[in-house]
Amino acid sequence: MKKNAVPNLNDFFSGHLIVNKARKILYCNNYICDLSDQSDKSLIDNPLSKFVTKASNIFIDSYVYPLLMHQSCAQEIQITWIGKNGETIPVVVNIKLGSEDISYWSLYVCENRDKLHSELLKANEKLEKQSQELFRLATTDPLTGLLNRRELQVQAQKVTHQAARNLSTFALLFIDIDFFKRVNDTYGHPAGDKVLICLANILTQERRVTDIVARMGGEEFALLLPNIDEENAYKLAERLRKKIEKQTIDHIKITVSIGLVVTRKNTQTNFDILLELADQALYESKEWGRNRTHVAQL
Ligand SMILES: Nc1nc2c(ncn2[C@@H]2O[C@H](COP(=O)(O)OP(=O)(O)OP(=O)(O)O)[C@@H](O)[C@H]2O)c(=O)[nH]1
Repeated sequence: MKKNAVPNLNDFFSGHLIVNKARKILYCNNYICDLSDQSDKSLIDNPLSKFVTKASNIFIDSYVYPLLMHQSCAQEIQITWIGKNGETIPVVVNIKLGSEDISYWSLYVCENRDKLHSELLKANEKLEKQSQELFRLATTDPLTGLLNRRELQVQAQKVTHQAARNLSTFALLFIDIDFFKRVNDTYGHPAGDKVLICLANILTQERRVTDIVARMGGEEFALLLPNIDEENAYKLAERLRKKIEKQTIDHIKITVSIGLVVTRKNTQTNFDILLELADQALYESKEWGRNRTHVAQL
């Protein structure tokens, strides 16, 4: 460009506007004319409000102008321009306030940026859903929807730390259906599955919100009960056992054997040891005739 040559704003690949104090357009370049599909004569002397949407006008009144008055400029503001046949076009504007409240606007269409933005948001939502689904698959049992053995161990770490902090005790119950093989053999595997699902529902309904229910595998379930002593844990185990005994699931009656272990105050016990003790107590219940609760001694 020659020295002292005056740049032509029509050569710019962005829109330029000059707006007066009354918010009328004093000048606009070709980019703005093309965007509005109007000649500069139809734009000049007209209020800016005619060329942006109602929502953008509210935004300009309530946010953009107060900002301009406060700091003499407004940057990277998105508003919606009204284009050909009333189509709405998202644009980003940068505005500078000059003397006598004349403002200088430069703007560009950000449709592609908007599209990219919404595509990124969609991709992000999809990834979040996928990761939630992966987490669900990794932590729950597909048949009953209960937590699986691995997740019970993760939750047990939290319960153990809480108990140590609050100087409280917690209980672990192992619940195993008696002679479940017979159920499968007599009524078929799908009926057996239904029994497992119903038992999972009973355990979920009966628990307190802080209690954790898990399926350990096969016909074995576990309940982790924070903040409970041996007497109350035993009462709860027996209440559950009797409730299950009374239920009929599609003409099928079942009983369960329960192994119970309760931690001691001020003594932190490794969760693997509790699992072993609950398992041994369950074995004792089976040995002593099933349909009973046996408490392990820690
Ligand atoms: N329907 C169904 N059956 C299962 C599932 N997982 C394990 N089983 C069955 O559970 C039964 C467990 O049998 P056993 O370990 O012999 O125990 P039991 O018959 O309950 O006898 P005790 O526990 O000694 O009272 C087997 O027949 C397994 O096939 C499952 O997801 N669905």
